[in-house]
Amino acid sequence: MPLSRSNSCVDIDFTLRRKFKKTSFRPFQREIIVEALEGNDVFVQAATSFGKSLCFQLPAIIDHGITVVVSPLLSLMTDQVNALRTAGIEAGTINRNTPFDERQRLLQDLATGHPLTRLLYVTPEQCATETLRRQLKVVHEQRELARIAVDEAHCISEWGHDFRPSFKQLRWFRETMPDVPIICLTATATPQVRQDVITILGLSEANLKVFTMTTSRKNLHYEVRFKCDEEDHYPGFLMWLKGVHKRRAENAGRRAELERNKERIDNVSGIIYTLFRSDCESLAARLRSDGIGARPYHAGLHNNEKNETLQRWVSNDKGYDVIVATTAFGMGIDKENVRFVVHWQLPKSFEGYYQEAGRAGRDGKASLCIMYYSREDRDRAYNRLSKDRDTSNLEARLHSLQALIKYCENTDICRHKVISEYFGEKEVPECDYACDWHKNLKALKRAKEMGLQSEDWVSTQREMGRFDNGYDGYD
Ligand SMILES: Nc1ncnc2c1ncn2[C@@H]1O[C@H](COP(=O)(O)OP(=O)(O)OP(=O)(O)O)[C@@H](O)[C@H]1O
Repeated sequence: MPLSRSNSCVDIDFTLRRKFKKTSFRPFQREIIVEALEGNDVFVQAATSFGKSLCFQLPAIIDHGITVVVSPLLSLMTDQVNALRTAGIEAGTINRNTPFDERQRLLQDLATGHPLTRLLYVTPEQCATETLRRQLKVVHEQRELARIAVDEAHCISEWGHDFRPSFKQLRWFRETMPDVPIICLTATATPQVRQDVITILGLSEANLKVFTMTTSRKNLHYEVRFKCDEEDHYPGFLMWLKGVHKRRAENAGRRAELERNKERIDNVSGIIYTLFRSDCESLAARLRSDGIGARPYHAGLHNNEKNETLQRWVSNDKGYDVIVATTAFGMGIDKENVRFVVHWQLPKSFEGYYQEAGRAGRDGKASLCIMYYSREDRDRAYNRLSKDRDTSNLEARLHSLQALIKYCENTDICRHKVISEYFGEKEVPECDYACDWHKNLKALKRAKEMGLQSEDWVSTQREMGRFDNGYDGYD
């Protein structure tokens, strides 16, 4: 017998204001929440920073029972659980870092069959354990399992980036408890990935509501800057950043506004992504020696140092304006005033690029996404892929990398259009001079011609085996 949804008529606007302290819904949030409360399966694809979390958190508060949220991101789980608890909502997480006592407390809560916890965040790996499954069955038998929310749902598909085999086992929910509705959410799904997610999770065609919104982020200004191994692109970047500081200082109105808000002129918050830990350290040190408050962040640092860096960056502390990070940083980070995201080298995938660039401008204000691209980096990326011992979904990863390279080499269409086309959108997104193609096509073509090594030069270097050296420490 399906779970009773008698609470669904509760005023969702009231819950939004009372529990989440938000004044209104963003476009489509209400529609998604209503469909979830109706007991339908829901697939949500929406841009980075759209506000996807609210789409499962709010129904979890209104509905009777517990919502299990499956997420691959440990830091995001912790952040969301803390935020929910601060708002007075019973939430918890079971993952490999959960202290023993807390894990026992949560498992015992489940074992009652009538848990007090409203949102339980778990990793897909935990979901596959017998211990958790047994307790979830108990809850289900008591008709207290309200919903399963699968965040970052693209990880289910071998065609998605960040594919995680344990995500596939989430099918267990539909097979074991077919009456429990599932909502899955992602910012990055191509049509193929979307279909995979629906099939693998066993979402029911009849009750499935699909929301695919544009991936477009109008306030993000995309730009590719060309470089080659022969030249150091650091001075150009530093000049740009100092220029931003200078413009803020020289604009009397802006300066007064900053002073009024007790903000620093040089607090231009940003993230620079590098592929290697060693680059993280050296680039942050170089920036510091040039007066920029930059800090490294990568998986090799002590947890205490990472936590302090993150916390001081989020608080806009002096000396913590720019984070130089490997991809270990950023997913799920919700700092609103990130004014720029830079990719120091070509990232591994198109989706990864979009997600990382999406950390910028979450307050809706104009922000810059710079990608530094060289043909040497391109060849190194291919090289790494061909040597990767993990051969799972290789074809998909190659396809994604190729698309990213095409994006970088492209001087023919708007960057926003390239992104939306990649994700299978038909509509052309609005771009109000928010990419280098729209801003100055001639300059873009010239920069590419001047900035990149010719194909001939690169192929000679490749034959000499130059691209294989010195790239250990990949994070
Ligand atoms: N209706 C709303 N009104 C105001 N703020 C909102 C609303 N909905 C969500 N937000 C805020 O928007 C921010 C982004 O939300 P969230 O982290 O859920 O984004 P997301 O869609 O998961 O993005 P990403 O995929 O980039 O992680 C959060 O700070 C959240 O509090």
